[in-house]
Amino acid sequence: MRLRLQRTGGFSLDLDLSLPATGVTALFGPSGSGKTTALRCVAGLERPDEGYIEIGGQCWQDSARGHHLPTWQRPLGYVFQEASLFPHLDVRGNLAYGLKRRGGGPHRLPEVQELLGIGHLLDRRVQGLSGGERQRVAIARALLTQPRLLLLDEPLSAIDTARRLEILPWLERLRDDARIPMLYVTHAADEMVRLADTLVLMEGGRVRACGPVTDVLLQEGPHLLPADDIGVLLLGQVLERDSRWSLARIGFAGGSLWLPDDGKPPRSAVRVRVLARDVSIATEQPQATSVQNLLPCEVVELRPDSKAQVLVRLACADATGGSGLLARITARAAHGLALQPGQQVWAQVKAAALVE
Ligand SMILES: Nc1ncnc2c1ncn2[C@@H]1O[C@H](COP(=O)(O)OP(=O)(O)OP(=O)(O)O)[C@@H](O)[C@H]1O
Repeated sequence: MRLRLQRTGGFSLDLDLSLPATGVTALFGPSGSGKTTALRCVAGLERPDEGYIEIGGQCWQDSARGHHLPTWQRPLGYVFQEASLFPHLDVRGNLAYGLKRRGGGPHRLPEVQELLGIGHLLDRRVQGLSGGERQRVAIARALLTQPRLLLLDEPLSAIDTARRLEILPWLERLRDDARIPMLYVTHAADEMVRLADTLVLMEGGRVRACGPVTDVLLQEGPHLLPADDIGVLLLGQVLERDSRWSLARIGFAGGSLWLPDDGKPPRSAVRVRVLARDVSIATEQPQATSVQNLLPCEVVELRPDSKAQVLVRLACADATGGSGLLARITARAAHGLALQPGQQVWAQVKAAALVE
C-alpha cells in the first residue's frame, strides 16, 4: 500500500509498504506517529490525498483512477480500543450481527467460539462482561464476518495489566490458528514482542523500519525501547527438556539456550527474549562459570549507550538465519577487552525469558 495524507494541523502521513499476507503485522511507534490514521485509511474510514491499497490481489483504493471502495464493501474486521458491542443485545445477539454480515461463507460460530473461549458467555449481557471478555467477543464478532484482513487498534489499551496478560494468549492463538492476516496497532512493547511477526516502526507519519520483528528489534531496539527493555527476540523451538533440573533447551537459528522449563513439549514453537543487560562478553571460552549459556559470536558493532556503557551487537557464529544478540557492558570493559567489529568472542547469557 502507498498512502499520502496531509492534515491541516501540519501532520503528514507518507507510507509505502508491502506486507506479508500472513501473521501479525504490528504498527508500532509513539503517540501521534500516525498508526491509527494508517489503519483508518486501510479501512476506508479516512481518505488519503493519494493512495493505493491492494489486499490479497484485490484493489481497495487507487486514487489515481478515482477508485475508493467504501468501507462496507471492504472485507475487513475492525476491533477498536473499546469493544463497540451493542449494549442492548447479549453476547449471542452481538455475534449474530457478525454472522449476518458474513459474505456467504460457511457458518463458523462453533470454531470461533472455541478459538476465543467465549462459549460460556453467550447468554450474558455485554454490560456484565470484563474488559478482556468484551474484547474477545468483539474479535469473535469481527471474525464471523469472514474478513480477509483483521484490523486491531490498541485492543488492549483500555484493559488493566492483569487482564491484558489474560487476553494475550487468546491473541496468540488467533495468530497461530485463525490464518487471517492482522494489522495490529500498539505502543506497548510487550504486546509487540509477543504477537508481531512483522514490525512496522512508525515515526512522525513515516516508516522508520519495516521487516521481520526479530531483525527490526535487533537493528532499531536500542532507539525505540526503554533502556531496561533493550534486547533481542529469538524465534525458536523446544529441543529437549531436562526434568532433573527443570530446564528446557531452546534451539534457534544460531544456537541454543537452556532456560527454565515452562512445560512446553519438544518441538513447540517459542519466543525468547534476551535482554542486553543479561548478556556479557568473554574473549576466551570461560571454563568454570555459573552461566549456563555460552554462545560463540562475532562482534558486529559497538555503540555508546551512556557515558559508562556500550551496547555490543553480536552475530551468533553458527547462525543460519542471521540471529543476533545485544550485550550491554561497561565502556571500560569494552576498552579492556579491546573489542572491535569482526572479533570472535563468547556471549554469556545469564538469563532469558520465554515470552510465550
Ligand atoms: N480527526 C483528526 N483531525 C485532525 N488531526 C487528527 C485527527 N486524528 C488524528 N489527528 C492527528 O494526526 C496525527 C496522527 O494521529 P494518529 O492518531 O494517527 O497517531 P497514533 O500513532 O495512532 O497515536 P496514538 O498512539 O496516540 O493513538 C496526530 O498529530 C493527531 O493529532
